[in-house]
Amino acid sequence: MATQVSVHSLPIVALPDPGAAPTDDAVRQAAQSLDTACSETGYFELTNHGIDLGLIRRTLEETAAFFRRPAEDKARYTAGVETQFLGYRRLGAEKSLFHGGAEACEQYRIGRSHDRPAAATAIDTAHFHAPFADSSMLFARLERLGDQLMTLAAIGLGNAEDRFAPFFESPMHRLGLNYYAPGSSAELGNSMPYGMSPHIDRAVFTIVIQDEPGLELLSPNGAWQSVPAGPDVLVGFMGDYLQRWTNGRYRAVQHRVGEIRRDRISIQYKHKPSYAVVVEPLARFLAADGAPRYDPFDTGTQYERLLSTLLS
Ligand SMILES: O=C(O)CCC(=O)C(=O)O
Ligand SMILES: [Fe+2]
Repeated sequence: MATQVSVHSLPIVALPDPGAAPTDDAVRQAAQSLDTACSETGYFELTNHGIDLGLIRRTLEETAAFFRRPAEDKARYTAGVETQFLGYRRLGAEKSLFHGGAEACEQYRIGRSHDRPAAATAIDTAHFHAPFADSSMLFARLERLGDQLMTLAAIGLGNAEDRFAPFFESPMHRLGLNYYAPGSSAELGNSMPYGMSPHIDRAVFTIVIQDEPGLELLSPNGAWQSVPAGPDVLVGFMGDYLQRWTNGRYRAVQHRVGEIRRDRISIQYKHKPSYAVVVEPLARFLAADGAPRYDPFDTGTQYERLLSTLLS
């Protein structure tokens, strides 16, 4: 198993100003650097994103305040299949497929609900978003940034800029807010000290902001790379779905959170298609023999089944 952790600078994707025409140099350069990063490493740092640092700081504070609440209060927001997995996941709620223990953090998810099949119980998203006013504003900004990245990805892949739009008519983007405390892994009796064990996200891509270091990305040469921390650092990496659509041209990035020595909060924005989109290699990325390297994956019931087995 690769254990070495090193800090390098990440490939930079400098975003063009919003409203720039697709023919602008800044757009073509951003599309090009995104394409190179996604095919070579799968990860990058985003600059010139225009997101207010104060909003990120307030989100981190709001998140810390929520996790400081008493357990019985947090339990009012418990996430499960009946909440479409929005809300709170207590310490130990998420199993690890990697070591058989549980992920050593508390988590919260905000996002839209879906109504297919006609939900037996309507989800009160206002209830789940109420403790997270600033986070919800940041979420809206990250959704716009995610859309911008999707457009750049389509251009970088040589497609029309709206190539992916049909998959995002009613997107199920998620904002994840995680809290890690020293000693949680031992408290859970885990056999490995990870804050979160290695995995690939079921998302198109993920953008992470962390107040303390901890996130580690698996580089193509098999070394784990830790990434810079701070409210001003936005790290992006590929998830399963863009790897699947591009039949492996883009590299989904395994990532993990190392052993926690100081309280740590992470914000993860996961860019996701609509409910029940079947993600499968697109015809133009198939090899000459037409063989897909990945099976289709359904972001509806198949994804829900997966989450149900992970959350106890
Ligand atoms: O906390 C982090 O930095 C990463 C968390 C993560 O990988 C996830 O929630 O999928
Ligand atoms: Fe992840």
